[in-house]
Amino acid sequence: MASLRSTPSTLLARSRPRGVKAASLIFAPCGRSLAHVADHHHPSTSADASSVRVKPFLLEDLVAEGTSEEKLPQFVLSRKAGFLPRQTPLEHLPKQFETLDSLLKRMTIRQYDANGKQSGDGLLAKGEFGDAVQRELKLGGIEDKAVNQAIASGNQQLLSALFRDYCFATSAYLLEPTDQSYRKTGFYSPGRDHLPAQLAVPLTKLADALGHQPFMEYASSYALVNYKFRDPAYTGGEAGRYSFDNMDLIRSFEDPYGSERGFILVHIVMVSFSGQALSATEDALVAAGERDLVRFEEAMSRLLDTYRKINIAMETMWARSKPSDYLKFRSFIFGTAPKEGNPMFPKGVVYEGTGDKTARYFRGESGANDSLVPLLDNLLEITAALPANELTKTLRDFRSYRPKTQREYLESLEARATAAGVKDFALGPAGSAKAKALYLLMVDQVREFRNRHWMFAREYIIKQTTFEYATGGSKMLSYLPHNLGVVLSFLDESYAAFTHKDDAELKARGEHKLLDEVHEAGKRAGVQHRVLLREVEKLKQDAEAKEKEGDPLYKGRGMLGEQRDDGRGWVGADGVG
Ligand code: HEM
Repeated sequence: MASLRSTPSTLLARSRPRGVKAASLIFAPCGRSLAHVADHHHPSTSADASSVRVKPFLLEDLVAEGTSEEKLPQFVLSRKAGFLPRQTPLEHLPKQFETLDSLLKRMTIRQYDANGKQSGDGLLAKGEFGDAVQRELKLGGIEDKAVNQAIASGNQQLLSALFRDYCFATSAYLLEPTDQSYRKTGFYSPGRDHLPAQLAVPLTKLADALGHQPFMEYASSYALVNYKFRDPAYTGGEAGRYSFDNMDLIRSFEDPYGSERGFILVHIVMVSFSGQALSATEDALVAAGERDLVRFEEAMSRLLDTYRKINIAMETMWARSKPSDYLKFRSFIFGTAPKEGNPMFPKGVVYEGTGDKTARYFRGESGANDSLVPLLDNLLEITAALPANELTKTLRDFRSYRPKTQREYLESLEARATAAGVKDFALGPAGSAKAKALYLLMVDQVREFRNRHWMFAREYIIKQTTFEYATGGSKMLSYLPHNLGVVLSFLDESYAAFTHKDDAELKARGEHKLLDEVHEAGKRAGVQHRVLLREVEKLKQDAEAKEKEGDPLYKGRGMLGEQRDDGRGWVGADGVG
């Protein structure tokens, strides 16, 4: 059916005129959605003047329009692969890159032999990676020509693999001293503030070719292009070939078979459901725009099933990646931002050989650059409820550290959900009790995600370190509970729209389970919000008390450049030294 097709081809480009209902803007005067109009190649002038036709987002639509898949970026969105790359990440680089490949293999702290037995210490364990890069990689070497050739060829799979690998080498190079001092003393020291040309030049070229920042990112380097399948044809389990036990890492800093593997691969398992999530999102959006309750309910049910699988996969993190191991690989995923106040890179980093002599600052790798939660924030119009403050500015800034395709999609989704009035449709008089229930349960999925995530932050980070910046550069003690708090209030308010009449309607439709779930979710929101506020207040009081007592561990970045009483000049404090 045409109206159920994904419909990213229309997007509000200008702000809504005063007094015009949002929903009317995605409808053509004839009452059909603009997407529908676009499907039939009506000239866009027949549509509402406030709307414009923009390029489609999903691979399936692009191919249907005649675009060659080969030239599309790896991160083109699709109903099949969602936010994962369209091709399996390339494991083996061409022969010209054998020096780079060898360095990356030898750098990993725990080395394994061909039989999977631990075989010794890697370059990063001994603090020898930086020297090895200087010795073995040269600007003007065989790799440079090969990078230029790869860019000229436009081979997206190869370019993505090269970008991943130069990012790994860059972060290992810059953060090796930080990690070394952490291992020896429990305190971080500043990283290297110059990136040598043999890394800086190819990395910058590749970043420009792919539209990325020239620094390690969540999607384009550390996580979403860093897996390989044991059996590419495996179909078992909910996640098929993306099942945890069917995957391995391509690159790692610390341990390819330990907690680092668990940390990365749990993200992949979760994101492997994003094709289903995108598909249901697009369908729900069209249905809301067309005020089609039956289709809206159907799409929202699918979305709910999908996010339940995602949250179940997230829960496996505890067993797959131990909280006590997290800091063993975390040093390498920090960023060089923020410009003011990051004690690891007080002077930023100069990328030698690129012609730019100014210091550069980039956020580090963080799940905050994942798109699963922003997808729901935008579809459910939670984003519109975020207060305008520094923390939400951070949240928006995180969105710029993802592939361009995901950035553009999320922006368009936010605009289209507002235009379609998804929240009003689900909760207002035009909706049904079931639509309301499903909408509430979707908000509850966002709550579940952010609540579990807050528990991760407590156990993997707050209990292990006092260093105040997270890898993405946010001050997580404020940032994470703030966002969870917004969702809890949002859920609380949405629950207030659920009336006795809705109870009766759901009962009449035989939806007893759904009804129970709605009430559980609604009641839990209020309780959890009160608990969170108390908990955050206590954490802040503890931190303030420690600062007053002059506990050096709580000073964190305040120790920058200072010599400690024991003669150590370290900048961070991770409680093990
Ligand atoms: C051990 C597990 C994890 C830890 C310790 C952790 C830690 C963090 C931290 C500290 C932040 C704050 C932002 C920053 O980096 O500056 C963050 C943000 C975020 N992380 Fe994670 N993370 C974990 C797992 C995950 C997983 C599995 C996902 C799923 C894809 C994820 C998605 C996110 C998102 C979406 C945000 C932004 C938060 C928001 O919008 O409220 N994280 N994470």
